[in-house]
Amino acid sequence: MMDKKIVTFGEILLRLSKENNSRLSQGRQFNGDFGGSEANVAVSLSVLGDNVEYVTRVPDGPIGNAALMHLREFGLDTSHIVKGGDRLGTYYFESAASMRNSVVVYDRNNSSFYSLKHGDIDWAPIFDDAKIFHCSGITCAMSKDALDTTFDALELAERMGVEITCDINYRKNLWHYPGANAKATLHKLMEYSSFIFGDQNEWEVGSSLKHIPFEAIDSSYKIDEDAYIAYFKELQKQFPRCKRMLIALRNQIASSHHTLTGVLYSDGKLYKTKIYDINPVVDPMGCGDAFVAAFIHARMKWDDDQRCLDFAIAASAIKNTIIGDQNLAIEDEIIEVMNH
Ligand SMILES: O=C(O)C(=O)C[C@H](O)[C@H](O)CO
Repeated sequence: MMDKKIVTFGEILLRLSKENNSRLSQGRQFNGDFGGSEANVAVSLSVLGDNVEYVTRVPDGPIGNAALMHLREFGLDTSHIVKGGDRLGTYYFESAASMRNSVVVYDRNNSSFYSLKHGDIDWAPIFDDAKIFHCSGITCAMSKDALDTTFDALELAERMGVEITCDINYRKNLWHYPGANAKATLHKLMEYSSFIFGDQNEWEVGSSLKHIPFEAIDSSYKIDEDAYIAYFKELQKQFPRCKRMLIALRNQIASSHHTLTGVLYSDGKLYKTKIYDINPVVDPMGCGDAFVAAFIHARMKWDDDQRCLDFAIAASAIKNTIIGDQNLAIEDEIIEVMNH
């Protein structure tokens, strides 16, 4: 029998980028990859061997079918994906080089997901055999209907005993619909969740507590454990139902030289792991999603928070070496890096 499934919900995006650090204005050919945070988490979980269903809305036509074929290639259950609307959400990505930062240009107005209507998705059959529902702040930022659809799902998941995990995933360039309130919404999303993931800045947006700087220039850096314990104790007051709070810590020393680690707070205990010194970073897009997926996967396998954090950060570190938004690292490969 299949293991109980993990469900993720969000907008799958077509990512268009140029090759070899070329600017968006250079060359004639675009590379097309698929991204979208929740799709990235779903693909990564499936690569790790989990039973995953991905829910979204795509156009009814060749481009929507291409997205579905991509998801199915990775073994995802796509049976409740809704078809309709005009176009697939897209983003343009220019990678960072030397002193030049990366560029993300969203082109997702009037996408099929953008025009999803509250009520389009019937969550009850989706959650029937589900164990975990994973969602993210990006979905709540898209439209009022996407927000309402997410909160319908959260309420039902809670009633049906499906565990909720979330990635705060604050994207300042979204949140355009009338009445959009990122801070209040993200806080509410976090209140539902038993695992909360985010980077330092996202935790600050969701909690209004100033983040602790992470300034590692190599692996020898020591994080201030007392400061994190005090920080997490304050967070726990705001999110009393949360069982595991995770902060991904990244310092960009140069565009292709990053240090990366993460901290976890669970049952009043702080866990830390090694600091990866990644040079060169090939493609950092989606390394947060790799972290989320690997931690969820690990928690279902091992009742050992330290091992789960070690595994999740190793997975996220490997993602930095893989082109595209999705982590294609398998479990054995991650374990090898984590034990190195
Ligand atoms: O930024 C977004 O909305 C995306 O979902 C695109 C990327 O895949 C995502 O940011 C990676 O985490």
